[in-house]
Amino acid sequence: MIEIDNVHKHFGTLHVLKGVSLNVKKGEVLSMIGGSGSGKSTMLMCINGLEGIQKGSISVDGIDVHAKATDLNKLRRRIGIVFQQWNAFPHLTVLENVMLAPRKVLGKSKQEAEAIAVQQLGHVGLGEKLRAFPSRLSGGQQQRMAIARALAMSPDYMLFDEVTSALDPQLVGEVLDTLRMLSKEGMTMIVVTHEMRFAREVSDRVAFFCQGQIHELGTPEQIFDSPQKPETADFLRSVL
Ligand SMILES: Nc1ncnc2c1ncn2[C@@H]1O[C@H](COP(=O)(O)OP(=O)(O)OP(=O)(O)O)[C@@H](O)[C@H]1O
Repeated sequence: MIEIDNVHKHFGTLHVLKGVSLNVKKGEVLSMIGGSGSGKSTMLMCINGLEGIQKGSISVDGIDVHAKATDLNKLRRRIGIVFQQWNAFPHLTVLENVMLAPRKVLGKSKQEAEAIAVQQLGHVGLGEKLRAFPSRLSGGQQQRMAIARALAMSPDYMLFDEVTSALDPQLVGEVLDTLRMLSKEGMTMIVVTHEMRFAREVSDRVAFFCQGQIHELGTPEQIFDSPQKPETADFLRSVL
């Protein structure tokens, strides 16, 4: 379980997260939606300790992410993160790129790392592209490679930060289908997204961020069909 309790985050004088509290249970898919600059991506960075916080706490399965004693590298192995874009190593094949993390971070043998990478690339539908170089992949395939790379660490949690935002519209579907598949398999996921249809169809709960706070949190039906706050309704009117 991910437990976020009254988190405040500042960038210098900019108060970006203003008391965010949220629990995400094992197997749950939570989408974070909201306007640009509302703090969604920053929240994700704080969850896996890429960013520090100034107040409050975040724990993952009881481990305090920001405690001095916490081994962040160890914790991060359990929390996969996929960004809008991932710059793969251009001189390595798709297979070699995905093998890197299990080989270097988990210390697997070459054979083991290759077996993991082959399995995860097959999982995301890239079984035919093992020997290709990243530059020969479409944007959607590159994102699926990034997902395979994260999955190769056998994470317990996956965080997705606008993974379809840089894609041409015709490539968005294949990446969202991969996320759908993971959710059906029971992966615990937090998904920052501008894809409202995805948020509605796949999420167990949706958190609407507004000015650094969770303004409204509920099931997709509650958020999309009967938002309780005018800010939520205004935002949804502007994007739907
Ligand atoms: N490393 C940083 N240093 C300074 N300010 C930052 C940094 N990262 C984010 N910010 C600021 O924090 C605020 C929240 O940004 P964040 O990226 O979390 O918003 P967001 O809700 O994810 O927006 P978007 O949907 O546009 O990605 C913005 O004002 C942004 O400029």
